[in-house]
Formats: sequence, C-alpha cells, structure tokens
Amino acid sequence: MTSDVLIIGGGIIGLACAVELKLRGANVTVVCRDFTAAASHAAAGMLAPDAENIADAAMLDLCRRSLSLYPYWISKLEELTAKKDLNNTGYWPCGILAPVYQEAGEKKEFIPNHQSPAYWLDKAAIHEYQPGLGADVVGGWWYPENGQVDNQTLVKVLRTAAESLGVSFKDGVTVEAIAQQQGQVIGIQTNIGFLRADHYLLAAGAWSNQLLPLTVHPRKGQMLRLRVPEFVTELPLTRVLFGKNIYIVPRRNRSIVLGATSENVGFTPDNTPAGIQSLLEAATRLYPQLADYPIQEMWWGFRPATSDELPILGESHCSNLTLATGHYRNGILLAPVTANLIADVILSQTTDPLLTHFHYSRFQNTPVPTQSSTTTSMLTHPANFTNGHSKNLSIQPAEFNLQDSGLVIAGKTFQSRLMTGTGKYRSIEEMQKSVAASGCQIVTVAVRRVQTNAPGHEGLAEALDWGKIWMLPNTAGCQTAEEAIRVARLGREMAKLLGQEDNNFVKLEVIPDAKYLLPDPIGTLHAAEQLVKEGFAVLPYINADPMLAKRLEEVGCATVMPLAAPIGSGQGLKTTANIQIIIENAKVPVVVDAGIGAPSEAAQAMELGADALLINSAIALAENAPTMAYAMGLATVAGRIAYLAGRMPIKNYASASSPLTGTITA
Ligand SMILES: Cc1cc2nc3c(=O)[nH]c(=O)nc-3n(C[C@H](O)[C@H](O)[C@H](O)COP(=O)(O)OP(=O)(O)OC[C@H]3O[C@@H](n4cnc5c(N)ncnc54)[C@H](O)[C@@H]3O)c2cc1C
Ligand SMILES: CC(=O)[C@@H](O)[C@H](O)COP(=O)(O)O
Repeated sequence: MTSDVLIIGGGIIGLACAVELKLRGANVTVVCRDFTAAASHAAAGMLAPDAENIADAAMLDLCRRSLSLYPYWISKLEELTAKKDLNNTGYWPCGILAPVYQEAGEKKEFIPNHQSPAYWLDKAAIHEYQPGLGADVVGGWWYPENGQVDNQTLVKVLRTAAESLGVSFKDGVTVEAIAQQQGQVIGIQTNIGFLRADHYLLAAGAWSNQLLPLTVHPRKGQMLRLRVPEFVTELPLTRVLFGKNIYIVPRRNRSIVLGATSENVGFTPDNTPAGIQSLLEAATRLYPQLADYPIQEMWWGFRPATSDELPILGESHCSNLTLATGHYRNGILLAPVTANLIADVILSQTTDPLLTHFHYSRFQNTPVPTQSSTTTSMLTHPANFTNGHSKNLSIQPAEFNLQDSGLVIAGKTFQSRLMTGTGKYRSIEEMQKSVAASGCQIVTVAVRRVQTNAPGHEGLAEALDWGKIWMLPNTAGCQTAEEAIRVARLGREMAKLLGQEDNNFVKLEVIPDAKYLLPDPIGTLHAAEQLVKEGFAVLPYINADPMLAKRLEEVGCATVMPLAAPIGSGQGLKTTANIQIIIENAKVPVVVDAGIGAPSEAAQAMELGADALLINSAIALAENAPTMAYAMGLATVAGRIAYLAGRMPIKNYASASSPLTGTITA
C-alpha cells in the first residue's frame, strides 16, 4: 500500500492533521490502535489558555493562536459533516471562571499577558455573578475568551469529516515499529503487515515513545460525569468553573464533566476510590449543590506529557517523518494550530519560527545525568571516584577550545564515550563503584543472564540507578539470529520494566563459538535487519570487517562495534588497520568493543578516531576494579582530546627540537 502521508494515531491531533492535509490535496491514511482509548476522548474539552495560566511565552502564543482558529475550524468541520447525523461539536465560547479560596497569594497566580482579557472579581462580585459557589470562595478571575468543546463528539465529527473527504482510517491497527534506514523511514511494521508511504506523521499521544525514543510519558487523569437532575429546569451553570484541583465543565446537553486527577502511575488503568473521592470533594466544595446530582459515568485517560510540559512539533531525525505529540494538558485546544503548522511542514516544507521552540532536539541536548557528574564539558570523566579516595582532576576542555558535540546514538546524546559491562566483578558493590568511577553513561547488561539470575547476575538489574544510567541490553549467549531477536525483544521489555520506557537500544551479539567468542557475521546481519524493522536501535558486535560494517550501516544499524581483540582476552588493539578503515568509512558511530586490556590501549583506540569504547573485563578483572575504571575513563577522555587536537605526522628521520641555526661554534 502507498499513500502520500501515513499518520500514526487517531486521536484529535492525528485526525486534525489528516483533515488539513487532505483538504490541501494529500492522500492520507490514519492508523490507530484503538479509536476510543485516546486521551482525546477522555479529556474535559476546555479551551483554556488563560485559566491554565501558561507561563511559557511561546506556548501561550501557540495556545492563543489555536483558540483564535477555533470558530472557523469548527464551522468548517460542521460544514464538512453537515449531511451527517453527527455534526455538533459542542463548541461553546462560554468563558471560564476561576474562583479562589482564602489561601494566601492565589489572586496573584494569574500572569497578565496583554493578549487576553482577564478580570478580577472580588467576593461580592463573584457570588453575584455566579450564584451557588462555595461560601469560602473569596474572589476569582474571569476569562471571557476561554471556553470549551465537547471533545468526545468533536473527535467523532473529525473522524466523519476525514472519512467523508476520503482519508483512509484504519482502526484496530497497531504500529509495532517504525523501520528506518539512513535517515529515512522506509515503512511501518503493523499487526496487519508492512505499510509504506512517502511521509509519516507520529501522533501517537502518550504511547509515542513506544515507537521512538522521545521523552513523552503518560500522566493519568481520572474524570467523571454528573447529570443535572430533571427537577432543575434551567442549566445551573453556563460557564466552566476552574478551581483548585478541580474543573467543572457544564455541557449544553445537561451533563457536567468533573476532572481531573494528575497521576504519575504509567499506564495503570481504572478509576480508583481515592481519585474519584478527591474529585467529588473538590467539586462539592466549589459548587456545593453538585452533591445531589446523579453520577452518570467515570473514566480515565493518559495525557501525553513531556518533561517541560510543551509539545514536540515538527521535523524529526528522519527527513520523511514529522512529529506532533506531547500535547499534555492542552491537546484539544491545540488541535487546529497543530494541524495548520504540521501541514505546512509536510506539504510546503515551511517551518513557522514558533516551531523551533517545540523541536524534539531540545531534550537531546540535555545530557543523561551521570552518577558522578562533571557536566560542564562534553568530554566527561569522573571528578571524584568512590573507592575511598577522592581526587579532583577536573579537566576543562573548554579552555583548549575543543568542540565535541558528544556521542550521539540513534538521536540520543551522551557525554561520556566509555561504555562498561556488569559481568565478572567479584561483588555487586565492586561493580557499582566501578561503574560510578568510570563516569560512563551507558552500561550493557546480558539479558539472558539477568533474566535467569545466572551466577554473578543475581539482583544485578536492580543494583544500578537506571534513572541515571542508560541500559544497553545485550544478546550475549545467543548462538543464532532467531535467538538474538527473541532476546532483544525481552531486553526491550526489561528496560521498560526498569523504568526506561523509551529505550529501544540493543547490543546485538550472535556468537556460535564458545572458544574464540567470535561473532557470526551472517547471523548478525540477518538479526540486525529484522530488529531495525522492529524499531530497535541496533548496536551490532562484529569482527573488525569493513565490508560487514558497511552492510550493517546500510540496513540501518545505529552504530557498529568492531572488536579490538577477542572478548575477555585483554590482548589490546589487534585489529587496528581494519578499525581505521571502518572509522574512515562509517557514517554511524564506531564503538570499539572487546579485548582492550589497559588504559593506554583505550586511549589509542580513541586517538584513531573511534567514537566510543566498550570495556568490561579489563576493569572487572583488575586488582582494584574501581581504580582501573577511573583510569579507563580518563584514558577515553585523553584519547578523544588527542584525536581532536590532531596528532603530529610520523616522520622517517629525526628533526631537532631546537633551531639548528645561530648555534655557537666551538
Ligand atoms: C483527563 C484528561 C483531561 C484533559 N483535559 C483537557 C482539556 O480540558 N483541554 C485540552 O486542551 N486538553 C485536555 N487534555 C489533553 C488532551 O486530551 C491531549 O493532549 C490530546 O488528546 C492528545 O491528543 P493526541 O491525538 O496526541 O493523543 P491521543 O488522543 O491519546 O491519541 C493517540 C492515538 O494514538 C493511537 N496509538 C498509540 N500508539 C499506537 C500504535 N503503536 N499504533 C497505532 N496507534 C497508536 C492511540 O490508540 C490513540 O488513538 C486532557 C487529557 C486528559 C487525559
Ligand atoms: C560485556 C560485554 O558486552 C562484553 O562482552 C564486551 O564485548 C566487552 O569485552 P571485554 O570484556 O573484553 O572488555
């Protein structure tokens, strides 16, 4: 199947973009795992840039732009669906009233932004303006330009509009992986097969990081709906009440939506007594007569949150993949502006200057924190190490004007260029100290050994702080491609279980021979091809074979990892000439892995231009492992600095250091 644009996600963002792209002439397909399970159905539908008190200027600008597009957008949608039964979106620019209690400072919370009117009502005014408020309301803000839409009917209208325009909407289709090759998406793997398009849009809400390593995570919200009882003839509320930990959204159809909790519990489903109780308590404090209204329905949803609470919009690391995700609390509000800006990016290749503020790379420049952090430079090494001594050998590369943009693997930036392992240590404690002393940010873990609690691996997964260290699951112990693929999938689950939801990295090892531990090039290539299709960032361990390295890069591997010498041999750099060819030709990072025995060899590999090193045995088997780890960290930094400084040329003959002219003759 081919289509111009394939959209992953059938929530409000995917659908709004689909309609806009289709109206501008594109051929559009939307794939969606579950239409009704989207945050877009769970939301309250407030259009509340002012009541939300958004501090970020660019975000406020984006929200207000979207609010101003709403009336036209809604009338366009209602027109597109005029002949259908369902064409009422419940759009209602009813204003939002934000009452406050006696608690200190609440009045000052609203930051005037000169773009939107906001009026302060004192106690007498607010009770007169909105009868029935709780007696302890002491005043409040009135935002006349804010409003609401019935998000549940809006998404249905959007879907109807999209389908009637000719958008192909495939519900019940799960995207399992985004297959990438050399900076391009080549297709998506789904439960109904492999789908291709010219361009792709990721709009998968809170689930986006299951497909790409984006910092989007779910923030659960519980909601409930009351009904205005029959005996109340007039609508008691005709504007949204936005209070402390509660909003009350009256719909014109006599339902009243109450929301929402904000819970950091991953994708834990269901309503809970605690969640519902907190909503009911806050709602009846703000508007006491709700205590007698019948409860109609409860539900929950997952807001797509990012760490700065701003969306991720625009280009990605692939030229034919655009991102529209992370809309967190304001995705209903932001739908029209997102659709416009994203259609501009995809169809006209024009990027509104505002989008730079929402670029995905803003998170990648944030380094993964280390256990011992010297984050002032790109060339980190531990300033202190924790085996009882404390040394301060802080090097300041900035002073030498060195430009090192860090190690970037599959779009993720690391400050340290040393990776370490966890095997062969005499104790877990020694391993922990060594990892910390090395200053590394990536630690490889043998999935099979951890899963089976093999000797020396008991409790290992829990021994490191995976909030700080990036896990590189490896397929050690796999003799065939098939085994390695299975273990890689387990590794991804393991990383998720340990809190790294967005970790799709795998160190691929296919090693049929136990004596030399040399990797099988054909099995490695086969497994790599499959794993790339499944969306893994594949880091294959290989013999130092330049042709194989090239082939692996061509199938989309994130790095190549040529060996210096057999694993655990400590023989040092035995494959220098081939590693040099690999480095010369690679467009992905080259990580020299295995066989390094001493810091001098680590430095030497880095001096050649390797992008990083993976060292395990030389650290774990040293007499003092943490101290050796520290030395390896310094050697890696030294080698990198030397590479950047540029080595002097090797000459055949001596050349005196001091001038030969002007010498005194005897
Ligand atoms: C309780 C609550 C209250 C809210 N209140 C408001 C509000 O008042 N105002 C406001 O502006 N915003 C509100 N929001 C936020 C708003 O709902 C979201 O920002 C918005 O819905 C995000 O839309 P989306 O399309 O990006 O994601 P979603 O609506 O979550 O849609 C994502 C879609 O992607 C699909 N998908 C995911 N993974 C895959 C996959 N691998 N393969 C195929 N399909 C996939 C899902 O099935 C889903 O259909 C609220 C959210 C919640 C949870
Ligand atoms: C842990 C790991 O992945 C090792 O198999 C890796 O190849 C490092 O080799 P050394 O143990 O020789 O450093």
